[in-house]
Amino acid sequence: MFVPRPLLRTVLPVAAFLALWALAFLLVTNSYYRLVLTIVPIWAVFGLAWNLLSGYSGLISFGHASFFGLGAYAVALAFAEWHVSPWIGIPVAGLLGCLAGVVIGVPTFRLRGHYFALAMLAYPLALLHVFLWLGYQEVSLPMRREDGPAFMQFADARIYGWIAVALLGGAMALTIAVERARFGLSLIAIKQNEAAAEAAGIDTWRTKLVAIVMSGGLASAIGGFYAVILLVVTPEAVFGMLVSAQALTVTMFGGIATPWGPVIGSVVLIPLSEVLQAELGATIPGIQGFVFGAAIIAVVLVAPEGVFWRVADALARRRAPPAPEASAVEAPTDAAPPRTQPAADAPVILEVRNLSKSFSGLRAVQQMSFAVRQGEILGIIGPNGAGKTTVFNLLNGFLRPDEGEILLEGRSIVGWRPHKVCRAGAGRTFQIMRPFPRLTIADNVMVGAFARTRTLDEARAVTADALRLVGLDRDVRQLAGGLTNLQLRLMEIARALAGQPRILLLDETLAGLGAPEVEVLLVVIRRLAARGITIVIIEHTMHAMVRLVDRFIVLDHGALLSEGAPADVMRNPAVIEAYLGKKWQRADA
Ligand SMILES: Nc1ncnc2c1ncn2[C@@H]1O[C@H](COP(=O)(O)OP(=O)(O)OP(=O)(O)O)[C@@H](O)[C@H]1O
Repeated sequence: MFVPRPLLRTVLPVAAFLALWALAFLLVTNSYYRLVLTIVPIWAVFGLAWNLLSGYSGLISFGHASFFGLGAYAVALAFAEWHVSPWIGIPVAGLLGCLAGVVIGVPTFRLRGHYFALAMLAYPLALLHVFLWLGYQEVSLPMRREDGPAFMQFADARIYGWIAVALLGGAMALTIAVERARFGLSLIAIKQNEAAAEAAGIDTWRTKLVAIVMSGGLASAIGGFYAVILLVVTPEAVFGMLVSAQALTVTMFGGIATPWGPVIGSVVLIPLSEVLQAELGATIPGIQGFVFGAAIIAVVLVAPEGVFWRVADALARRRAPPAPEASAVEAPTDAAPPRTQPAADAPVILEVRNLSKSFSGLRAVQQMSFAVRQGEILGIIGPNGAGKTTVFNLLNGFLRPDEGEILLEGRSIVGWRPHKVCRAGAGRTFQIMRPFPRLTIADNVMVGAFARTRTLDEARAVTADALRLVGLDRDVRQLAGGLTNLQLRLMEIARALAGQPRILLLDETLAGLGAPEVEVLLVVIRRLAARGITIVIIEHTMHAMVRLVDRFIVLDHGALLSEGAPADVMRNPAVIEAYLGKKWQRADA
């Protein structure tokens, strides 16, 4: 279960590393090497800023130089034009970076994958030309000899190094705090499967916005400090391609989605590229770009997730006992508690009126109306392409209907985003399973628990209950990537359950399972119904469905063909013709 490592075990190595780095300034006397020692933490902080957005949420940014450059220019211009000390300028630059996060994030989050990455690339390129056009080809920070320390100017160069180390400590602490909070787990869930995260109740848009705001703020603040070190700011030095590449490379080399990644990457790559630049820069121009290019190729080939994870995985393999073999059927097969069919006058929990949805001329759902009563198990059946999954996508907010009403407990939910529908009490599973493969079973389920819980402890309790209910409470630490089909189906149900739904939409939950596994799932579904959860299930496995559901609705070509008790629907000639086929009629006779 999402139990962060003990705080002391996380913080002690960080504190030890920072102390050693700070100590190095006492031992190194060469001013050039001192400068390199100062620059390493600066790029590490910039990498940590990139990591907060791209490492944890998976939204790869090729344009973090926009934040860095804005911070650098904010500090330099405030100092040069209005005599504002960097002590004030750097926090203000941080705030400016947060604002830039909103301005950049709001339009750019409409794009996904490569399109997002490329759109991010456009911002620093545009800003570079804006600053050139404004005439800020070169902004120098004035020297203040009389009151230097008040303006972050020190005769003792080691002080810059110690400030850089302090900033690195702050950035690592921020990253650790994010990792240990539900916010961090939400970001990782988004990275692994954004649709599943949204359906599990996470407001993915808001979560990503908070991430880019934090990331932008940190990148701008460290850009501001970089200006203090450089003393001269030029557009190419702070908005250039190499700057964005640097954040990305140090993190990808060191390890994404860990506070140590950007630190490892900077400690290895920055001194290497600086020394090569100093020694060979005159004969081989652009040697720094070569070092970063080579680092990226090495990472892709040897350790796609970075050095940290390569070492961590190797150590974990050594230490961990062999993983238990996943058995075919390990969930409970004991009988579900008896349940009585809901009364005919039980309150309606979900009502659909005249629902329609077309995809460029194809009428996937047409004028559909039906209601589900509290405590009912409703089966939705129909031939392939009849519109069953589209109905679910309309119900949980993945699609917006062209016309019609959807009422959940009397409230219209048309136009609501999936996380809101989930929080309102409608959980869902998917036809194609959408686990978060690098999370454990427990963490997969815990993500669902965030929808309606306030504290981590509460979320843990709800998660444990959901896992018990589906019978997965023994396997909680297994990674979802290596589960059997049955375990995956159960885990998906548990994740939906952790959102404490009053109605659960199950999309082909029995698909691809053998007869014994189907029996396990039937027990689990009946158990949920006995708990008072209303179930709507899409399924083709008719022999199981007739034993499970109270009522069927049958869809054909996007329209409602028939509706009623299983025995009646099975005998309906129109249903036999459109879906069941003559074979079923003979078997039934
Ligand atoms: N996003 C989409 N864009 C275009 N067409 C779509 C989209 N989603 C579904 N369709 C089409 O709408 C129709 C209904 O699809 P849907 O997936 O709802 O059927 P289904 O009854 O769930 O089928 P199955 O039993 O095979 O899962 C199909 O013809 C499908 O190709």
